[in-house]
Amino acid sequence: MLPLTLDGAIARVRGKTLVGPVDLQIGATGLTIVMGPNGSGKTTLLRLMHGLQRVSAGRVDWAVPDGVARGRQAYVFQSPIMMRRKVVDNIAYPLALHGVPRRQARSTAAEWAARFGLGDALERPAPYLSGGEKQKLALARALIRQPEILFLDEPCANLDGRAIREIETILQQARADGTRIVMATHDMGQARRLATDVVFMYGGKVHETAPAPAFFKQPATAEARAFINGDIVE
Ligand SMILES: Nc1ncnc2c1ncn2[C@@H]1O[C@H](COP(=O)(O)OP(=O)(O)OP(=O)(O)O)[C@@H](O)[C@H]1O
Repeated sequence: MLPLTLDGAIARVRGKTLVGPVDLQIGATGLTIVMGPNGSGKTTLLRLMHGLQRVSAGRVDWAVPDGVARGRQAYVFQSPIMMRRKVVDNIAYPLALHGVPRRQARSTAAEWAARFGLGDALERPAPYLSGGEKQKLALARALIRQPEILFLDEPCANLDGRAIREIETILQQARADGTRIVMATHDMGQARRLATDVVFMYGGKVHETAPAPAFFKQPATAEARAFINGDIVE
């Protein structure tokens, strides 16, 4: 289904342009980190790519028909949405939705939970999990159908170091298993650890794109340089 191609893509809400026009291609492999100051449009860009935000002008095209692409991608929100049910049922939900019989869905969900360190929490009500556990649940639920591409919006915001490390390990493993990852993060250290390439957003536009080593070593724009240095970028 890749590359994903954005061609003059604009997201407008009530006449106000939030993002765009954006020309961008997400190639078949790698882990793309979307960075940029608050309000620069990272979330809106991810939502545009995943189809949660309507394209007001221009195009967002997969290499396969939209209907096919829709079933092969997943999205993890900053604050994951939990159903008021057991952990195992939350993780099994995408399988149940696609017609997998309940017993089989629950047994596959239990395997994924164990892999993500939630093996002891299967029968607990999901809303009572810690922040890190909730995010791992969200990742298991997103990955259980082995999507070709996974979008994540600040999945480690407000988590402690241990949870961040666990989640980064899960993401590296997903990538090794063939899932393309596109993720927004504020965490510069995390971006350096994970990114193969960077999309730097500024003022609702893609201001700079580069392979990660080049971006961190020698950003092309003053805004990206300031951002990397930890200066305030307005
Ligand atoms: N539904 C909406 N209606 C109006 N304005 C919106 C809407 N969603 C986002 N915005 C505005 O669009 C701009 C881009 O927001 P977006 O959330 O995409 O940025 P961001 O880079 O993800 O920010 P943050 O890092 O703070 O999450 C912001 O100015 C925001 O206030």
